[in-house]
Amino acid sequence: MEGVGEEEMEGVDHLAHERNKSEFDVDAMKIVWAGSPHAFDVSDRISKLVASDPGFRKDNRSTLSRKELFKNTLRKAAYAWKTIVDLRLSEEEAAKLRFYVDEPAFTDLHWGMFIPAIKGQGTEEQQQKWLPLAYKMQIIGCYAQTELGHGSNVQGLETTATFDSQTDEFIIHSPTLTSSKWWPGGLGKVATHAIAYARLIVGGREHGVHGFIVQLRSLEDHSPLLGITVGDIGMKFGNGAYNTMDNGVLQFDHVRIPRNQMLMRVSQVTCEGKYKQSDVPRQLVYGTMVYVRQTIVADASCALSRAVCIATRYSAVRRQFGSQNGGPETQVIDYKTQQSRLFPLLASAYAFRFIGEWLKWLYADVTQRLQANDFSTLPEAHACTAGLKSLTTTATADGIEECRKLCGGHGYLCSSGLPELFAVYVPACTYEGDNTVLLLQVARFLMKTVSQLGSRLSSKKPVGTIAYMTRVEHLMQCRCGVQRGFAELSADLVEAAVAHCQLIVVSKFIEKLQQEIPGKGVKQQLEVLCNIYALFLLHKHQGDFLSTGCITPKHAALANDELRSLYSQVRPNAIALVDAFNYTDHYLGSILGCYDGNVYPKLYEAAWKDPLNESVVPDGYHLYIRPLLKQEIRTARL
Ligand SMILES: CCCCCCCCCC/C=C\CCCCCC(=O)SCCNC(=O)CCNC(=O)[C@H](O)C(C)(C)COP(=O)(O)OP(=O)(O)OC[C@H]1O[C@@H](n2cnc3c(N)ncnc32)[C@H](O)[C@@H]1OP(=O)(O)O
Ligand SMILES: Cc1cc2nc3c(=O)[nH]c(=O)nc-3n(C[C@H](O)[C@H](O)[C@H](O)COP(=O)(O)OP(=O)(O)OC[C@H]3O[C@@H](n4cnc5c(N)ncnc54)[C@H](O)[C@@H]3O)c2cc1C
Repeated sequence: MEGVGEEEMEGVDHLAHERNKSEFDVDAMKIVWAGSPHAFDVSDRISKLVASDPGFRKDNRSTLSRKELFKNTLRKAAYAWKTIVDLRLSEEEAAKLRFYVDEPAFTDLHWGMFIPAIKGQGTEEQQQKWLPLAYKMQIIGCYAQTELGHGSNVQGLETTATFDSQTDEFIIHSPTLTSSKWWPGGLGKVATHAIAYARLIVGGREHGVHGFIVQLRSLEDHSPLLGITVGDIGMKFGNGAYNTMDNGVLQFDHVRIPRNQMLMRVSQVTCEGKYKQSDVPRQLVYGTMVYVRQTIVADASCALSRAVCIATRYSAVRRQFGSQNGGPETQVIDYKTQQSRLFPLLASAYAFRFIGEWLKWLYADVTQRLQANDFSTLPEAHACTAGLKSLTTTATADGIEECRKLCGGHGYLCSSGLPELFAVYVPACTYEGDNTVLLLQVARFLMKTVSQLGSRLSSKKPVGTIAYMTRVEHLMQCRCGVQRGFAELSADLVEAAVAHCQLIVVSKFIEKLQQEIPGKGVKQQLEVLCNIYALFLLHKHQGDFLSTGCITPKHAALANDELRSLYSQVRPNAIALVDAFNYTDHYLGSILGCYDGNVYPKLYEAAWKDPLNESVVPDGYHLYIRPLLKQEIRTARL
């Protein structure tokens, strides 16, 4: 091309020199990241299918109005469903396709909460009736728990479900403004049914919050049914972002549903109006939240790895200062400050991947035990899912923002993909349980555990985590030893809860490395990342560790020296470590993170596509600017 230097030519891999530095088998690492050869095959195939189909285009989202954006999301969801049906995709492939479409939509809650709630809290009969309809998307569901006045405090929900033994029905009602359902995704404009959580009243007696299947809209013309007032709650954070989702408001005005639409696996109401509590913990009503929290941990590794991939590739492309005798300037990835900010996030992405794998196993294990009426691990499963959801989403949201800053000014462009990623991701710190509220649950679990086991919380941890374990015990002893109430000490106890969750992440990373991990240099790279994750946290929280006495100031200094050495070991492998995520340019949605590193021509080209550049003289010039310039000040017509 005329006047285009080698460094700007399309089709050239501008990161080839970085990829050639790799000291490990990237293809083998791709398998480790995916979880198995099969998982990699599905993920690779489906991500390329989505990337190659113009029907899944997403680069124009930031220029659409809310209504255009939402209608486009409906189109994509319908197109995705048609693709799934036409190609006869499996449930696993279909889930991957929805993931790579990468757009918050009603389908997330239909598949991610409505169906799991029926599977987890419905009787066999109820599952047989409702699941086939839901799997075929002949009904579209949402999870309507949160209300205008209550979200964290589930037992404070006000919606009522009053049993009418005359008609064998429940009357679902919103008695107050604050009892309006508020926030449920998919509720505002699309869902035909909801799992609605309400206070069960039988024979004038209250029995706490239970789940009910309620039809909201006609399956003929989609109009709200009698007694149902439903709509969208309005624009949310960011422009495109989560505004593809119709988070809704819903009021019930004495809506009648058949008795068999109360989810009755945990508790039952007989036609005679007798309330029966199965001999299972009432907390099983919360089971769907446990399930979603463990999926959110896996989501965190995806979101953080996307941001780290963008920031790492761009840090290798970007050069700033340091030119010697007219030679090339320094790659910013070579600056120690850039490495000390970026590489702990790279290590965290891998750490969260592996803790997500473990949590998926833990959830499957507790689910299997529940089926055998073994509730012994339910408290730990709740504490782990709550705590790890809190830890990983906070770290990921902060990490995405740090990746934006690592990309300098260009990180603030929508075309970097980072502002949208942050805006879509950051509610994860709130939904499925406010992160502080969830840490308080962990703190409560730790208090109970300490009081039952004495000081030692658990001896089942790998040797390398002694310092981490001692830190948790020390933090708990400092708090439990003080004769003040839980509420008074809650801020300190939350810190102990975070420390406990960090201990779990570090120990599961170490356990992962004790497994057989094939591929040249792969295990060695993961060991480096594990050490970075553990030593970075030790450095960040060294006050805690020093106060336990199990490390000295000299140890802390040595740990910091070791971190610098580990960053130098990662440096030649950084691009290969993010290539191992195997993200397509379509999924990354980022010019800064594009695979070939040919950033500047793409940035320049993208700028001219902005609607503002459709004319060289902007609308409004003649009305507002020209008079200014010509000092013909007059009252501008609004
Ligand atoms: C690239 C981008 C990727 C990112 C993804 C983007 C895609 C976008 C789409 C995303 C799709 C889906 C995600 C969004 C969906 C979000 C959906 C929601 O938000 S649904 C609503 C969620 N709401 C909550 O989480 C509410 C939080 N509150 C609670 O869970 C409870 O109120 C409480 C636990 C805080 C308190 O419970 P309560 O019963 O009031 O009282 P106690 O604390 O005394 O607990 C009693 C007892 O029960 C135990 N317990 C509590 N919870 C559980 C549980 N879940 N499982 C098991 N046991 C539980 C607790 O430990 C106590 O035990 P004791 O032995 O008595 O101590
Ligand atoms: C994008 C998005 C999607 C959502 N989707 C759904 C959905 O599909 N279905 C659904 O049912 N809900 C949904 N929600 C609602 C979500 O689950 C709630 O917002 C969440 O559970 C937090 O509850 P809250 O809003 O009442 O926060 P609050 O509890 O009011 O939190 C406000 C502040 O009070 C603090 N706080 C509250 N209680 C305590 C305490 N005991 N001790 C110390 N501090 C406390 C919190 O830490 C926080 O700082 C969604 C929310 C968002 C943002």
